[in-house]
Amino acid sequence: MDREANLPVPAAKNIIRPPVKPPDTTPSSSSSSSSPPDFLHHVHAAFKRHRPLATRQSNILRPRRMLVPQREALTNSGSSLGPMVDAKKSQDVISLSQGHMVKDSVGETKNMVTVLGEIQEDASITPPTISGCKDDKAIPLLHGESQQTDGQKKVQHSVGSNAVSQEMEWITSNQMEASTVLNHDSKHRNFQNLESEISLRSDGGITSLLSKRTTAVQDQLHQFSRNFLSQPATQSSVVGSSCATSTSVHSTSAPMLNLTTCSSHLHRDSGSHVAVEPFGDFNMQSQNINQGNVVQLSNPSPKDTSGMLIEQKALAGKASNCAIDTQMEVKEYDQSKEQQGRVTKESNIPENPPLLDNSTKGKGYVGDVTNIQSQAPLSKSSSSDMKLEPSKSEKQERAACGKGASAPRKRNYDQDLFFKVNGKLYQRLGKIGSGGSSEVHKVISSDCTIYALKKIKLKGRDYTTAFGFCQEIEYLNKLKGKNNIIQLIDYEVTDKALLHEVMNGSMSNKDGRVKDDGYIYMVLEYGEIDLAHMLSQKWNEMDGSYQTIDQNWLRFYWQQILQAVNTIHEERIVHSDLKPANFLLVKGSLKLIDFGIAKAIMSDTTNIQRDSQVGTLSYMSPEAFMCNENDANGNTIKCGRPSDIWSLGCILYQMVYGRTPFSEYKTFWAKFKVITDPNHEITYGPVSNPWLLDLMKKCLAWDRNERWRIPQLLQHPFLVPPVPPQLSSFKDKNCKLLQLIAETSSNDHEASMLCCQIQELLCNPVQPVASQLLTSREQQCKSLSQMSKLCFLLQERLANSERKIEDLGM
Ligand SMILES: Nc1ncnc2c1ncn2[C@@H]1O[C@H](COP(=O)(O)OP(=O)(O)OP(=O)(O)O)[C@@H](O)[C@H]1O
Repeated sequence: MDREANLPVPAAKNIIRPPVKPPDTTPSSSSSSSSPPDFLHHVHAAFKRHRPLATRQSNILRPRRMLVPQREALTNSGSSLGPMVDAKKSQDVISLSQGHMVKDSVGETKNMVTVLGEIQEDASITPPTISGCKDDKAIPLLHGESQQTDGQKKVQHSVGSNAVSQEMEWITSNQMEASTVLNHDSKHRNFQNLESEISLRSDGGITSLLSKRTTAVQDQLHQFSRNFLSQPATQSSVVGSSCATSTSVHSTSAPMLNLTTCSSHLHRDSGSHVAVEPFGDFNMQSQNINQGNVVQLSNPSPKDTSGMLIEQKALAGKASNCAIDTQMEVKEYDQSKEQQGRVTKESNIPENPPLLDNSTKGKGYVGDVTNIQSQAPLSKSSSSDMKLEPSKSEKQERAACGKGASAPRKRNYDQDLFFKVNGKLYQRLGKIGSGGSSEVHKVISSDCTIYALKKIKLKGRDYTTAFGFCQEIEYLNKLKGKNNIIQLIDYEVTDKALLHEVMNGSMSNKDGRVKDDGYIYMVLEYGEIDLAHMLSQKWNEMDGSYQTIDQNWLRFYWQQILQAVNTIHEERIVHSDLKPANFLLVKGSLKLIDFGIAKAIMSDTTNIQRDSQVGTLSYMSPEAFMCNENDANGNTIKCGRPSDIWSLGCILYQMVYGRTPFSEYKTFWAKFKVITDPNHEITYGPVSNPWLLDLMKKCLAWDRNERWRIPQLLQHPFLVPPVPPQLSSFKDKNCKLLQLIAETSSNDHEASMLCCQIQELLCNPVQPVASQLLTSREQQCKSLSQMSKLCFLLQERLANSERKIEDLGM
């Protein structure tokens, strides 16, 4: 990320969505003339991070299901993924080939992407029938009818079979889910079609409805679930000239929202999360796929769908905190069962679902992880059968994960598509950005939550820097639960020794460099847009007009900025790199990110010393430039909280004027010179509210001791306009006196005018002095002399009129 960039280039406003596939579309066979790179291009476009300007993105997933016939996806990629622009809904859209697997003929699908699915914008889900479905209108197992709105929406799901068709009402949260990620692996020249999951959320309301379900329906559901779990939720085919890889996403963990997950879940407020898993039998006939949108199982009988045991339980009543109604847990994988086309995993929902404590997390709880299995290379014949069989090594890895062993990682997932953090897989959705030291990616977890994953490469860095990176984890851990700080969900430092040192506050190898190929992974709450983009958007909106920034907008976000920084200052942390890009909007609130160069205030002194100059030039305080040097009195210049206040002043200035205070000074040295010059006067343009001007000055005082602290700033008249009751009654009395005088001299126009002017000065002292502040003594004296002049004039006027009356002998 360019640290100098103050106002980023506006992001594209359009959200690319997969198209709604009309039900009567007849896809053709799997062969296609469309070139994969074109298709990839569109798919990538669909996953690009949107930093919408006109719309807010959401990390919320909406129910969505797609089954795109291969050819259509290939030939009409533009329409399948590209042009579905929806500026109103700014959620991250992930198209989903929801777990439908088609037996691909390798010969036919070489180097081609198999994209399955139909897209239904209305989120209706049309899984294969559980039993006895004869026609191609497979009875929907779960049918959601919903036009997604921002809020929660009711979706009706009908659990269908010939015998029983019951409707369950689910409240979908404002989450959509579905993803198709296509990755072009240039090395293997393969294309992978990746599925995603569908998640429908339910809230407490579901419980009552669920309870109405008949046992028969539950059985049906069990069978469906078992069947789903016996197969990968999604399977992607990578068929290259030299090898074929089948990647499947077992979404077995998608429903794994247990209480702990929930309690640590950042979106717990959005309701419970019922993953509607893909269809039971992937053994679909491709012709069915090709002939319509409706997915139909070739063997839709319950027998075939029997298998893995999974239980859903309505838990809404119990899980009051997280309102998760349905949970599924997948336990062990049994290969022998799978070979029989049976259940390979057992899923049991205990009365009290298992809690994922930290230790479990650290050990990589297998069941909670989207299970990606790849087979490569595969022979042509074998690749036609996309069923996955866990390899020995996978089992070993699982065992290792289960034991928390620190055995070398065996990768059974595509690193281009997934990140693994503490055994949990996160599917890449796109790169958000790269900072000075890191890459940040948008990812989706197995429970269908969008996160940001920050990856920091340690190799080659000096230990001091690496130590600093690890400290960010420490700070974020310290700031857990603070709702104006971005939340750290999980992390992994592959260099355990380094982490250990950081956690123990020691560092033995200070001068060395990290040799090993180590990384830091941080799974973070996902921010939709940063303040820099918001400002850019705001200024674009006002483009050309002479409007000034809306002061209520300013107050709203300025207060949130102050509160966020106050939180860390209270924790004795100085951020040192405050800038608009480091405030992210999460569900309407600004949250602070990037503690990469933050420092803790160790002692009771309020300042900290830094090893090096830090910060982003345009927002750096004078003392940050001169850190560790000696001031005029010979004292070492230190950076503390006031340094952050200066940066806040620069942010406020930018919010008001659309540029930073020293933006006209382009080079480092020019900036350095002017910022470190105590006599340099910052220029402030006119503002309608003088308190705003005062506020900026309070933050941008050159002398750090003169800068206000956050508690004071939170009480500044700009945020809290002062109306002291005594003053108002005082004003009232004086105004009454003047009013009386004005009334008695109503025939004297000049006297009345003087009364008005005095009254104006008393009641509204700011306006008459033309937006100059009354805070300086000089200004106050001027105003008073103006007042006394007016009073004198009035007195004279009244005296004259008195004399005139006397002269007339009245
Ligand atoms: N939780 C998040 N959600 C969304 N975007 C994020 C998140 N964390 C970071 N980003 C984005 O990723 C980019 C880099 O992140 P970050 O600032 O943390 O990295 P960095 O290496 O510390 O960068 P720098 O030091 O240059 O500020 C930024 O554009 C930021 O907006």
